[in-house]
Amino acid sequence: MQFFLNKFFFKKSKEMRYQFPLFLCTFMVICCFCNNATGNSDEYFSSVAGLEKLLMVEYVVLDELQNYIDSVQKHIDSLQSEVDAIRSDHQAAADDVDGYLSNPVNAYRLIKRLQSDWHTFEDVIRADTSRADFLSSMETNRQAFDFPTKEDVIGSAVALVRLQDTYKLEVAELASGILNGIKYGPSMSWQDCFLLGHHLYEIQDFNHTVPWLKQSMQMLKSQDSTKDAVTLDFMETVVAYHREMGDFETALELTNYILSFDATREHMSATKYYLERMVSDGIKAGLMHEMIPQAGDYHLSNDFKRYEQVCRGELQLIAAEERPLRCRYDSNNAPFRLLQPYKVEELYLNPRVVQIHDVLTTDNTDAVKQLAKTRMSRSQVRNLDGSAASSANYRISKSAWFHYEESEEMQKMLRHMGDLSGLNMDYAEHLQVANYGIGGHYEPHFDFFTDNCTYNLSDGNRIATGIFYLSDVEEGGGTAFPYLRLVVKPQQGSVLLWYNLHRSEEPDYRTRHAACPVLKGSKWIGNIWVRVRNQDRARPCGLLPDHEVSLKYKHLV
Ligand SMILES: O=C(O)CCC(=O)C(=O)O
Ligand SMILES: [Fe+2]
Repeated sequence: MQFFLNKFFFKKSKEMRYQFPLFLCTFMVICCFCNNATGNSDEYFSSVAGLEKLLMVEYVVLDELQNYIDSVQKHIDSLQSEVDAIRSDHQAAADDVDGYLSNPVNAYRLIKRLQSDWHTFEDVIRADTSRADFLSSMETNRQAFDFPTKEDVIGSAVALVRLQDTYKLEVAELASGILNGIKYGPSMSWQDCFLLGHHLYEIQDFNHTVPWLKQSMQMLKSQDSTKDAVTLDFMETVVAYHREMGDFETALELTNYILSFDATREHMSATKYYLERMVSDGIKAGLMHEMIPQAGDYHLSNDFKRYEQVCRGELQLIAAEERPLRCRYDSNNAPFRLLQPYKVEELYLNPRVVQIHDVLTTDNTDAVKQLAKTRMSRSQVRNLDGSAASSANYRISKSAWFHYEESEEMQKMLRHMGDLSGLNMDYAEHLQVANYGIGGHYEPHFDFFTDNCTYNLSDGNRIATGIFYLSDVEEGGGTAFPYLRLVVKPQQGSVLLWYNLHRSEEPDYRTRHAACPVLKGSKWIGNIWVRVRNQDRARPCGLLPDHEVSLKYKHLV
Protein backbone atom coordinates (compact mmCIF):
# COMPACT_ATOMS: atom_id res chain seq x y z
CA MET A 1 0.00 0.00 0.00
CA GLN A 2 2.84 2.34 0.93
CA PHE A 3 4.28 1.42 -2.41
CA PHE A 4 1.15 2.45 -4.28
CA LEU A 5 0.64 5.66 -2.35
CA ASN A 6 4.23 6.81 -2.63
CA LYS A 7 4.86 5.66 -6.14
CA PHE A 8 1.95 7.55 -7.60
CA PHE A 9 2.16 10.51 -5.37
CA PHE A 10 5.68 11.27 -6.46
CA LYS A 11 4.44 11.88 -9.96
CA LYS A 12 1.69 14.28 -9.06
CA SER A 13 1.99 17.95 -9.81
CA LYS A 14 0.70 20.45 -7.28
CA GLU A 15 -2.44 21.12 -9.34
CA MET A 16 -3.28 17.46 -9.42
CA ARG A 17 -2.74 17.02 -5.74
CA TYR A 18 -6.33 17.30 -4.58
CA GLN A 19 -7.45 14.73 -7.06
CA PHE A 20 -4.82 12.27 -6.04
CA PRO A 21 -6.81 10.08 -3.69
CA LEU A 22 -9.57 9.66 -6.22
CA PHE A 23 -7.10 8.85 -8.91
CA LEU A 24 -5.29 6.45 -6.66
CA CYS A 25 -8.39 4.64 -5.60
CA THR A 26 -9.75 4.42 -9.09
CA PHE A 27 -6.43 2.99 -10.09
CA MET A 28 -6.49 0.49 -7.27
CA VAL A 29 -10.03 -0.50 -7.98
CA ILE A 30 -9.27 -1.04 -11.64
CA CYS A 31 -6.06 -2.88 -10.90
CA CYS A 32 -6.97 -4.89 -7.89
CA PHE A 33 -10.65 -5.41 -7.92
CA CYS A 34 -11.86 -5.48 -11.44
CA ASN A 35 -14.21 -8.23 -12.40
CA ASN A 36 -13.09 -10.97 -14.70
CA ALA A 37 -14.40 -11.54 -18.15
CA THR A 38 -16.72 -14.32 -17.09
CA GLY A 39 -18.31 -12.12 -14.45
CA ASN A 40 -18.36 -12.44 -10.70
CA SER A 41 -20.52 -15.37 -9.74
CA ASP A 42 -21.26 -13.94 -6.33
CA GLU A 43 -20.07 -11.28 -3.97
CA TYR A 44 -17.52 -11.79 -1.23
CA PHE A 45 -18.44 -9.40 1.54
CA SER A 46 -21.59 -11.17 2.72
CA SER A 47 -20.12 -14.35 4.15
CA VAL A 48 -16.89 -15.94 5.28
CA ALA A 49 -17.48 -18.99 3.07
CA GLY A 50 -16.42 -17.07 -0.06
CA LEU A 51 -13.44 -15.44 1.59
CA GLU A 52 -11.60 -18.77 1.89
CA LYS A 53 -11.57 -18.90 -1.89
CA LEU A 54 -10.22 -15.38 -1.99
CA LEU A 55 -7.33 -16.29 0.27
CA MET A 56 -6.44 -19.09 -2.15
CA VAL A 57 -6.56 -16.65 -5.04
CA GLU A 58 -4.13 -14.40 -3.22
CA TYR A 59 -1.76 -17.32 -2.58
CA VAL A 60 -1.69 -17.95 -6.30
CA VAL A 61 -1.15 -14.36 -7.43
CA LEU A 62 1.42 -13.80 -4.71
CA ASP A 63 3.41 -16.74 -6.09
CA GLU A 64 3.12 -15.19 -9.50
CA LEU A 65 4.51 -11.89 -8.20
CA GLN A 66 7.31 -13.72 -6.40
CA ASN A 67 8.25 -15.50 -9.65
CA TYR A 68 8.36 -12.15 -11.38
CA ILE A 69 10.55 -10.66 -8.65
CA ASP A 70 12.91 -13.67 -8.70
CA SER A 71 13.26 -13.56 -12.42
CA VAL A 72 13.85 -9.80 -12.51
CA GLN A 73 16.30 -10.20 -9.64
CA LYS A 74 18.27 -12.85 -11.54
CA HIS A 75 18.36 -10.63 -14.54
CA ILE A 76 19.43 -7.60 -12.55
CA ASP A 77 22.13 -9.63 -10.79
CA SER A 78 23.64 -10.74 -14.05
CA LEU A 79 23.55 -7.22 -15.52
CA GLN A 80 25.07 -5.90 -12.30
CA SER A 81 28.01 -8.28 -12.61
CA GLU A 82 28.62 -7.03 -16.17
CA VAL A 83 28.50 -3.44 -14.97
CA ASP A 84 30.86 -4.27 -12.10
CA ALA A 85 33.35 -5.84 -14.49
CA ILE A 86 33.31 -2.80 -16.79
CA ARG A 87 33.62 -0.46 -13.84
CA SER A 88 36.67 -2.30 -12.61
CA ASP A 89 38.22 -1.90 -16.07
CA HIS A 90 37.43 1.84 -15.90
CA GLN A 91 39.04 1.97 -12.50
CA ALA A 92 42.20 0.50 -13.93
CA ALA A 93 42.03 2.96 -16.82
CA ALA A 94 41.57 5.93 -14.51
CA ASP A 95 44.84 5.18 -12.75
CA ASP A 96 46.82 5.34 -16.01
CA VAL A 97 44.77 6.12 -19.13
CA ASP A 98 47.71 5.99 -21.57
CA GLY A 99 49.13 2.82 -20.11
CA TYR A 100 45.68 1.24 -20.14
CA LEU A 101 44.87 2.13 -23.73
CA SER A 102 48.31 1.22 -25.01
CA ASN A 103 47.63 -2.31 -23.98
CA PRO A 104 46.22 -3.96 -27.11
CA VAL A 105 44.00 -6.30 -25.13
CA ASN A 106 42.39 -3.38 -23.32
CA ALA A 107 41.96 -1.47 -26.59
CA TYR A 108 40.38 -4.52 -28.13
CA ARG A 109 38.04 -5.02 -25.15
CA LEU A 110 36.86 -1.42 -25.17
CA ILE A 111 36.12 -1.47 -28.88
CA LYS A 112 34.43 -4.84 -28.65
CA ARG A 113 32.31 -3.71 -25.74
CA LEU A 114 31.01 -0.64 -27.48
CA GLN A 115 30.60 -2.33 -30.79
CA SER A 116 28.88 -5.47 -29.63
CA ASP A 117 28.39 -5.85 -25.85
CA TRP A 118 26.17 -2.84 -25.53
CA HIS A 119 23.93 -4.23 -28.27
CA THR A 120 23.83 -7.43 -26.33
CA PHE A 121 22.72 -5.58 -23.20
CA GLU A 122 19.99 -3.87 -25.14
CA ASP A 123 18.90 -7.17 -26.72
CA VAL A 124 18.92 -8.94 -23.40
CA ILE A 125 16.81 -6.20 -21.82
CA ARG A 126 14.48 -6.17 -24.79
CA ALA A 127 14.12 -9.94 -24.68
CA ASP A 128 13.36 -10.09 -20.98
CA THR A 129 9.93 -11.62 -20.80
CA SER A 130 9.46 -11.50 -17.00
CA ARG A 131 7.17 -8.49 -17.11
CA ALA A 132 5.10 -9.77 -20.01
CA ASP A 133 4.97 -13.25 -18.44
CA PHE A 134 3.73 -11.81 -15.17
CA LEU A 135 1.10 -9.67 -16.86
CA SER A 136 -0.15 -12.51 -18.98
CA SER A 137 -0.38 -14.90 -16.01
CA MET A 138 -2.29 -12.23 -14.16
CA GLU A 139 -4.67 -11.93 -17.06
CA THR A 140 -5.19 -15.69 -17.00
CA ASN A 141 -5.75 -15.56 -13.24
CA ARG A 142 -8.36 -12.88 -13.65
CA GLN A 143 -10.16 -15.08 -16.16
CA ALA A 144 -9.92 -18.10 -13.92
CA PHE A 145 -10.83 -16.56 -10.58
CA ASP A 146 -13.52 -14.20 -9.49
CA PHE A 147 -11.73 -11.17 -8.13
CA PRO A 148 -13.68 -9.01 -5.68
CA THR A 149 -15.57 -6.11 -7.13
CA LYS A 150 -15.87 -2.52 -6.02
CA GLU A 151 -19.16 -3.56 -4.42
CA ASP A 152 -17.21 -6.00 -2.23
CA VAL A 153 -14.83 -3.29 -1.07
CA ILE A 154 -17.70 -0.96 -0.25
CA GLY A 155 -19.66 -3.81 1.36
CA SER A 156 -16.78 -4.67 3.67
CA ALA A 157 -16.22 -1.00 4.54
CA VAL A 158 -19.89 -0.67 5.43
CA ALA A 159 -19.66 -3.86 7.52
CA LEU A 160 -16.78 -2.37 9.49
CA VAL A 161 -18.68 0.79 10.33
CA ARG A 162 -21.76 -1.27 11.21
CA LEU A 163 -19.65 -3.01 13.82
CA GLN A 164 -18.30 0.33 14.95
CA ASP A 165 -21.84 1.61 15.50
CA THR A 166 -23.50 -1.48 16.93
CA TYR A 167 -20.78 -2.28 19.41
CA LYS A 168 -19.66 1.31 19.98
CA LEU A 169 -16.11 0.52 18.95
CA GLU A 170 -13.44 3.17 18.99
CA VAL A 171 -11.83 3.83 15.62
CA ALA A 172 -8.38 3.84 17.23
CA GLU A 173 -8.99 0.42 18.78
CA LEU A 174 -10.37 -1.07 15.60
CA ALA A 175 -7.38 0.30 13.73
CA SER A 176 -5.02 -1.39 16.15
CA GLY A 177 -6.77 -4.74 15.71
CA ILE A 178 -8.55 -4.59 19.07
CA LEU A 179 -12.16 -5.76 19.32
CA ASN A 180 -13.96 -5.23 22.59
CA GLY A 181 -10.67 -4.87 24.43
CA ILE A 182 -9.05 -7.99 22.96
CA LYS A 183 -6.24 -7.78 20.45
CA TYR A 184 -7.25 -10.15 17.68
CA GLY A 185 -5.32 -9.21 14.63
CA PRO A 186 -2.67 -7.01 13.07
CA SER A 187 -3.04 -3.26 13.15
CA MET A 188 -4.26 -1.30 10.19
CA SER A 189 -1.77 0.99 8.50
CA TRP A 190 -2.44 4.67 8.00
CA GLN A 191 -2.97 3.84 4.33
CA ASP A 192 -5.66 1.27 5.24
CA CYS A 193 -7.43 3.84 7.37
CA PHE A 194 -7.16 6.42 4.63
CA LEU A 195 -8.61 4.11 2.00
CA LEU A 196 -11.42 3.07 4.29
CA GLY A 197 -12.19 6.76 4.89
CA HIS A 198 -12.04 7.33 1.18
CA HIS A 199 -14.54 4.56 0.41
CA LEU A 200 -16.90 5.89 3.04
CA TYR A 201 -16.51 9.34 1.48
CA GLU A 202 -17.46 7.85 -1.85
CA ILE A 203 -20.72 6.51 -0.49
CA GLN A 204 -21.30 9.85 1.24
CA ASP A 205 -21.11 8.41 4.74
CA PHE A 206 -19.31 11.53 5.91
CA ASN A 207 -19.95 10.96 9.60
CA HIS A 208 -17.80 7.85 9.41
CA THR A 209 -15.35 9.25 6.89
CA VAL A 210 -14.08 11.93 9.27
CA PRO A 211 -12.88 9.71 12.13
CA TRP A 212 -11.13 7.30 9.75
CA LEU A 213 -9.30 10.08 7.94
CA LYS A 214 -8.40 11.60 11.30
CA GLN A 215 -7.10 8.25 12.47
CA SER A 216 -5.07 7.88 9.33
CA MET A 217 -3.48 11.30 9.81
CA GLN A 218 -2.80 10.66 13.46
CA MET A 219 -0.95 7.47 12.59
CA LEU A 220 0.94 9.19 9.83
CA LYS A 221 1.97 12.02 12.18
CA SER A 222 3.30 9.57 14.72
CA GLN A 223 5.64 7.96 12.20
CA ASP A 224 9.28 9.05 12.07
CA SER A 225 9.23 9.85 8.38
CA THR A 226 6.35 12.27 8.64
CA LYS A 227 8.25 15.35 7.76
CA ASP A 228 9.21 14.58 4.19
CA ALA A 229 7.66 16.58 1.38
CA VAL A 230 5.67 13.67 0.00
CA THR A 231 3.99 13.07 3.32
CA LEU A 232 3.13 16.73 3.71
CA ASP A 233 1.80 16.76 0.14
CA PHE A 234 -0.37 13.80 0.99
CA MET A 235 -1.66 15.51 4.09
CA GLU A 236 -2.70 18.43 1.93
CA THR A 237 -5.06 16.16 0.03
CA VAL A 238 -6.60 15.10 3.30
CA VAL A 239 -7.01 18.77 4.25
CA ALA A 240 -8.95 19.19 1.02
CA TYR A 241 -11.20 16.27 1.92
CA HIS A 242 -12.06 17.70 5.30
CA ARG A 243 -12.57 21.11 3.79
CA GLU A 244 -14.98 19.73 1.22
CA MET A 245 -16.91 17.87 3.88
CA GLY A 246 -17.09 21.02 5.98
CA ASP A 247 -14.99 19.71 8.87
CA PHE A 248 -13.03 22.94 9.07
CA GLU A 249 -11.57 22.32 12.54
CA THR A 250 -9.78 19.15 11.45
CA ALA A 251 -8.72 20.76 8.18
CA LEU A 252 -7.26 23.69 10.10
CA GLU A 253 -5.48 21.52 12.62
CA LEU A 254 -3.85 19.54 9.82
CA THR A 255 -2.97 22.71 7.91
CA ASN A 256 -1.18 24.09 10.97
CA TYR A 257 0.66 20.82 11.31
CA ILE A 258 1.83 20.97 7.70
CA LEU A 259 2.93 24.59 8.04
CA SER A 260 4.82 23.80 11.22
CA PHE A 261 7.12 21.63 9.11
CA ASP A 262 7.14 23.70 5.98
CA ALA A 263 6.16 27.33 6.41
CA THR A 264 7.03 28.06 2.77
CA ARG A 265 3.87 26.45 1.44
CA GLU A 266 2.14 29.67 0.50
CA HIS A 267 -1.06 28.09 -0.77
CA MET A 268 -1.40 26.44 2.62
CA SER A 269 -1.09 29.79 4.36
CA ALA A 270 -4.00 30.97 2.23
CA THR A 271 -5.93 27.81 3.14
CA LYS A 272 -5.15 28.44 6.79
CA TYR A 273 -6.52 31.97 6.55
CA TYR A 274 -9.71 30.71 4.91
CA LEU A 275 -10.19 27.91 7.42
CA GLU A 276 -9.60 30.18 10.40
CA ARG A 277 -12.35 32.45 9.14
CA MET A 278 -14.76 29.56 8.67
CA VAL A 279 -14.04 28.24 12.17
CA SER A 280 -14.27 31.59 13.92
CA ASP A 281 -17.45 32.56 12.08
CA GLY A 282 -18.92 29.17 12.98
CA ILE A 283 -19.86 28.62 9.36
CA LYS A 284 -21.42 25.24 8.67
CA ALA A 285 -20.98 24.41 5.03
CA GLY A 286 -19.72 21.59 2.86
CA LEU A 287 -20.94 18.13 2.00
CA MET A 288 -21.50 17.00 5.56
CA HIS A 289 -23.89 19.84 6.25
CA GLU A 290 -25.74 19.52 2.98
CA MET A 291 -26.81 15.96 3.76
CA ILE A 292 -30.28 16.01 5.23
CA PRO A 293 -30.92 13.13 7.63
CA GLN A 294 -33.48 10.88 5.95
CA ALA A 295 -36.78 11.33 7.74
CA GLY A 296 -38.19 7.94 8.65
CA ASP A 297 -34.81 6.21 8.49
CA TYR A 298 -35.38 3.02 10.45
CA HIS A 299 -31.81 3.15 11.78
CA LEU A 300 -32.69 6.27 13.75
CA SER A 301 -35.79 4.66 15.29
CA ASN A 302 -36.19 3.53 18.88
CA ASP A 303 -36.84 0.01 17.65
CA PHE A 304 -33.42 -0.12 16.04
CA LYS A 305 -31.71 1.56 18.97
CA ARG A 306 -33.25 -0.99 21.34
CA TYR A 307 -31.97 -3.82 19.16
CA GLU A 308 -28.45 -2.39 19.21
CA GLN A 309 -28.58 -2.03 22.97
CA VAL A 310 -29.61 -5.67 23.30
CA CYS A 311 -26.76 -6.74 20.99
CA ARG A 312 -24.33 -4.82 23.19
CA GLY A 313 -25.78 -6.41 26.32
CA GLU A 314 -26.85 -3.01 27.67
CA LEU A 315 -30.48 -4.14 27.91
CA GLN A 316 -30.89 -7.43 29.72
CA LEU A 317 -33.52 -9.51 31.44
CA ILE A 318 -34.59 -8.15 34.79
CA ALA A 319 -34.10 -10.34 37.87
CA ALA A 320 -37.82 -11.21 38.11
CA GLU A 321 -37.72 -12.58 34.58
CA GLU A 322 -34.50 -14.47 35.13
CA ARG A 323 -35.29 -16.06 38.49
CA PRO A 324 -37.81 -18.69 37.36
CA LEU A 325 -35.71 -19.82 34.39
CA ARG A 326 -34.52 -23.42 34.65
CA CYS A 327 -32.13 -25.80 32.94
CA ARG A 328 -33.39 -29.35 32.80
CA TYR A 329 -33.05 -32.72 31.12
CA ASP A 330 -36.17 -33.26 29.12
CA SER A 331 -37.32 -36.01 26.80
CA ASN A 332 -39.90 -33.50 25.59
CA ASN A 333 -42.37 -35.02 23.24
CA ALA A 334 -40.24 -38.02 22.43
CA PRO A 335 -40.55 -40.77 25.00
CA PHE A 336 -37.89 -42.82 23.24
CA ARG A 337 -35.44 -40.11 24.22
CA LEU A 338 -35.90 -41.00 27.88
CA LEU A 339 -32.47 -42.57 27.95
CA GLN A 340 -30.88 -39.63 26.22
CA PRO A 341 -32.93 -36.62 27.18
CA TYR A 342 -32.38 -33.16 25.72
CA LYS A 343 -30.49 -30.52 27.71
CA VAL A 344 -33.06 -27.74 27.71
CA GLU A 345 -32.20 -24.23 28.90
CA GLU A 346 -35.11 -21.85 29.35
CA LEU A 347 -34.18 -18.37 28.15
CA TYR A 348 -37.59 -16.72 28.44
CA LEU A 349 -40.92 -17.96 29.71
CA ASN A 350 -43.62 -15.93 28.04
CA PRO A 351 -43.18 -16.19 25.14
CA ARG A 352 -41.27 -19.38 25.66
CA VAL A 353 -37.78 -19.32 24.14
CA VAL A 354 -35.49 -22.27 24.81
CA GLN A 355 -32.03 -23.30 23.79
CA ILE A 356 -31.36 -27.02 23.64
CA HIS A 357 -27.72 -27.96 23.94
CA ASP A 358 -25.64 -30.70 22.32
CA VAL A 359 -28.31 -31.73 19.86
CA LEU A 360 -25.86 -32.10 16.99
CA THR A 361 -22.29 -33.37 17.17
CA THR A 362 -19.39 -31.47 15.64
CA ASP A 363 -19.27 -34.12 12.92
CA ASN A 364 -22.94 -33.43 12.14
CA THR A 365 -22.51 -29.67 11.94
CA ASP A 366 -19.31 -29.99 9.88
CA ALA A 367 -21.04 -32.28 7.39
CA VAL A 368 -23.91 -29.82 6.91
CA LYS A 369 -21.54 -26.87 6.45
CA GLN A 370 -19.40 -28.83 4.02
CA LEU A 371 -22.39 -29.65 1.86
CA ALA A 372 -23.68 -26.09 2.07
CA LYS A 373 -20.41 -24.40 1.11
CA THR A 374 -20.77 -25.23 -2.56
CA ARG A 375 -24.27 -23.81 -2.85
CA MET A 376 -24.32 -20.55 -0.92
CA SER A 377 -25.47 -17.33 -2.52
CA ARG A 378 -26.48 -13.93 -1.17
CA SER A 379 -29.51 -14.25 1.12
CA GLN A 380 -32.72 -12.84 -0.27
CA VAL A 381 -35.67 -11.27 1.45
CA ARG A 382 -39.30 -11.38 0.40
CA ASN A 383 -40.82 -8.14 -0.77
CA LEU A 384 -44.13 -7.08 0.66
CA ASP A 385 -45.34 -5.91 -2.74
CA GLY A 386 -45.24 -9.51 -3.93
CA SER A 387 -42.34 -8.87 -6.34
CA ALA A 388 -39.48 -11.36 -6.59
CA ALA A 389 -37.26 -11.82 -3.55
CA SER A 390 -34.11 -9.72 -3.63
CA SER A 391 -31.02 -8.95 -1.59
CA ALA A 392 -31.22 -6.18 0.98
CA ASN A 393 -28.79 -4.35 3.21
CA TYR A 394 -30.75 -5.32 6.29
CA ARG A 395 -29.88 -8.97 5.76
CA ILE A 396 -26.27 -9.62 4.92
CA SER A 397 -25.33 -13.28 4.73
CA LYS A 398 -25.21 -16.10 2.25
CA SER A 399 -27.61 -18.99 2.34
CA ALA A 400 -28.90 -22.03 0.52
CA TRP A 401 -31.98 -24.25 0.72
CA PHE A 402 -31.83 -28.00 1.10
CA HIS A 403 -34.19 -30.95 0.90
CA TYR A 404 -33.79 -32.97 4.05
CA GLU A 405 -33.18 -36.10 2.00
CA GLU A 406 -29.93 -34.59 0.75
CA SER A 407 -28.06 -35.77 3.82
CA GLU A 408 -28.37 -37.95 6.85
CA GLU A 409 -27.51 -35.03 9.10
CA MET A 410 -30.24 -32.87 7.60
CA GLN A 411 -32.81 -35.61 8.19
CA LYS A 412 -31.55 -35.77 11.74
CA MET A 413 -32.14 -32.04 12.13
CA LEU A 414 -35.72 -32.41 10.96
CA ARG A 415 -36.31 -35.30 13.37
CA HIS A 416 -34.90 -33.24 16.26
CA MET A 417 -37.10 -30.32 15.32
CA GLY A 418 -40.15 -32.58 15.47
CA ASP A 419 -39.10 -34.15 18.77
CA LEU A 420 -38.21 -30.84 20.37
CA SER A 421 -41.28 -28.91 19.29
CA GLY A 422 -43.77 -31.75 19.31
CA LEU A 423 -45.02 -30.37 16.02
CA ASN A 424 -45.84 -32.24 12.88
CA MET A 425 -43.00 -31.89 10.37
CA ASP A 426 -45.05 -32.77 7.27
CA TYR A 427 -45.22 -29.12 6.25
CA ALA A 428 -41.93 -27.89 7.58
CA GLU A 429 -40.12 -25.69 5.08
CA HIS A 430 -36.92 -26.94 3.51
CA LEU A 431 -33.77 -26.44 5.54
CA GLN A 432 -32.14 -23.06 5.11
CA VAL A 433 -28.41 -22.94 5.89
CA ALA A 434 -26.90 -19.47 6.30
CA ASN A 435 -23.41 -18.11 6.85
CA TYR A 436 -22.66 -14.60 8.08
CA GLY A 437 -19.30 -12.95 7.46
CA ILE A 438 -17.72 -10.18 9.49
CA GLY A 439 -20.35 -7.51 10.07
CA GLY A 440 -22.99 -9.89 8.63
CA HIS A 441 -26.36 -9.37 10.26
CA TYR A 442 -30.13 -9.61 9.95
CA GLU A 443 -31.94 -6.59 11.31
CA PRO A 444 -35.06 -6.97 13.50
CA HIS A 445 -37.87 -8.84 11.78
CA PHE A 446 -40.64 -11.33 12.39
CA ASP A 447 -40.44 -14.83 11.02
CA PHE A 448 -44.21 -15.02 10.56
CA PHE A 449 -45.62 -13.48 7.42
CA THR A 450 -47.50 -10.27 7.93
CA ASP A 451 -49.22 -10.29 4.58
CA ASN A 452 -51.37 -12.92 2.98
CA CYS A 453 -49.96 -12.91 -0.49
CA THR A 454 -46.31 -13.85 0.00
CA TYR A 455 -46.72 -17.21 1.63
CA ASN A 456 -48.27 -20.42 0.62
CA LEU A 457 -51.67 -20.02 2.19
CA SER A 458 -52.53 -23.68 2.17
CA ASP A 459 -49.60 -24.46 4.50
CA GLY A 460 -50.44 -21.58 6.79
CA ASN A 461 -48.12 -19.21 8.57
CA ARG A 462 -44.82 -20.02 10.28
CA ILE A 463 -45.86 -21.39 13.64
CA ALA A 464 -42.36 -22.09 14.98
CA THR A 465 -38.71 -21.37 14.30
CA GLY A 466 -35.80 -23.65 15.08
CA ILE A 467 -32.34 -22.16 14.64
CA PHE A 468 -29.66 -24.85 14.66
CA TYR A 469 -26.36 -23.21 15.48
CA LEU A 470 -23.79 -24.90 13.27
CA SER A 471 -20.86 -22.94 14.69
CA ASP A 472 -19.77 -20.92 17.68
CA VAL A 473 -19.14 -17.24 17.11
CA GLU A 474 -16.16 -15.67 18.87
CA GLU A 475 -17.61 -12.18 19.30
CA GLY A 476 -21.03 -10.73 18.48
CA GLY A 477 -23.43 -12.55 16.18
CA GLY A 478 -26.00 -13.32 18.88
CA THR A 479 -29.68 -13.81 18.14
CA ALA A 480 -31.36 -10.81 19.73
CA PHE A 481 -34.98 -10.41 20.87
CA PRO A 482 -35.28 -6.65 21.42
CA TYR A 483 -38.66 -6.75 23.20
CA LEU A 484 -37.49 -9.51 25.53
CA ARG A 485 -34.12 -7.85 26.13
CA LEU A 486 -32.58 -11.20 25.34
CA VAL A 487 -29.52 -12.04 23.30
CA VAL A 488 -28.68 -15.68 22.66
CA LYS A 489 -25.09 -16.73 22.16
CA PRO A 490 -24.68 -19.21 19.30
CA GLN A 491 -23.27 -22.49 20.54
CA GLN A 492 -22.30 -25.09 18.01
CA GLY A 493 -24.70 -28.05 18.06
CA SER A 494 -27.44 -26.27 20.03
CA VAL A 495 -30.92 -25.33 18.83
CA LEU A 496 -32.90 -22.19 19.60
CA LEU A 497 -36.63 -22.75 19.54
CA TRP A 498 -39.72 -20.58 19.85
CA TYR A 499 -43.29 -20.22 18.60
CA ASN A 500 -43.99 -17.27 16.34
CA LEU A 501 -47.75 -17.56 16.68
CA HIS A 502 -50.13 -17.66 19.60
CA ARG A 503 -52.31 -20.72 19.98
CA SER A 504 -55.00 -18.69 18.25
CA GLU A 505 -52.61 -18.62 15.27
CA GLU A 506 -52.38 -14.85 15.57
CA PRO A 507 -48.82 -13.45 15.31
CA ASP A 508 -46.90 -13.08 18.54
CA TYR A 509 -45.25 -9.70 18.04
CA ARG A 510 -43.01 -10.22 21.03
CA THR A 511 -40.97 -12.65 18.93
CA ARG A 512 -39.38 -9.86 16.88
CA HIS A 513 -35.76 -10.89 16.62
CA ALA A 514 -32.53 -10.25 14.75
CA ALA A 515 -29.02 -11.50 14.10
CA CYS A 516 -26.55 -9.07 15.68
CA PRO A 517 -23.55 -8.27 13.47
CA VAL A 518 -20.72 -10.79 13.71
CA LEU A 519 -17.76 -9.07 15.29
CA LYS A 520 -15.31 -11.93 15.10
CA GLY A 521 -15.78 -15.36 13.57
CA SER A 522 -17.95 -17.03 10.98
CA LYS A 523 -21.53 -17.73 12.00
CA TRP A 524 -23.36 -20.72 10.54
CA ILE A 525 -26.98 -21.55 11.23
CA GLY A 526 -29.61 -23.94 9.92
CA ASN A 527 -33.20 -22.62 10.01
CA ILE A 528 -36.24 -24.83 10.14
CA TRP A 529 -39.57 -23.05 9.93
CA VAL A 530 -42.65 -25.09 10.67
CA ARG A 531 -46.04 -24.17 9.19
CA VAL A 532 -49.45 -24.19 10.84
CA ARG A 533 -50.90 -26.87 8.59
CA ASN A 534 -51.62 -30.18 10.35
CA GLN A 535 -50.73 -28.86 13.80
CA ASP A 536 -54.27 -28.89 15.22
CA ARG A 537 -53.51 -31.94 17.31
CA ALA A 538 -49.93 -31.07 18.15
CA ARG A 539 -50.80 -27.54 19.27
CA PRO A 540 -54.56 -27.09 19.54
CA CYS A 541 -56.19 -23.68 19.92
CA GLY A 542 -56.89 -22.54 23.47
CA LEU A 543 -60.42 -21.83 24.54
CA LEU A 544 -59.74 -18.14 24.99
CA PRO A 545 -58.04 -15.73 22.64
CA ASP A 546 -54.46 -15.35 23.82
CA HIS A 547 -52.97 -12.89 21.41
CA GLU A 548 -53.91 -9.56 23.04
CA VAL A 549 -50.83 -9.77 25.22
CA SER A 550 -48.57 -9.19 22.23
CA LEU A 551 -50.63 -6.61 20.34
CA LYS A 552 -49.03 -3.62 21.97
CA TYR A 553 -45.68 -4.70 20.51
CA LYS A 554 -47.15 -4.59 17.03
CA HIS A 555 -47.25 -0.80 17.18
CA LEU A 556 -43.74 -0.41 18.51
CA VAL A 557 -42.19 -1.09 15.14
O1 LIG B 1 -28.98 -15.71 12.67
C1 LIG B 1 -29.75 -15.53 13.60
O2 LIG B 1 -29.37 -15.53 14.77
C2 LIG B 1 -31.21 -15.26 13.31
C3 LIG B 1 -31.59 -15.63 11.91
C4 LIG B 1 -33.00 -15.31 11.61
O3 LIG B 1 -33.68 -14.71 12.36
C5 LIG B 1 -33.58 -15.73 10.32
O4 LIG B 1 -32.84 -16.25 9.48
O5 LIG B 1 -34.80 -15.52 10.15
FE1 LIG C 1 -35.73 -14.77 11.79
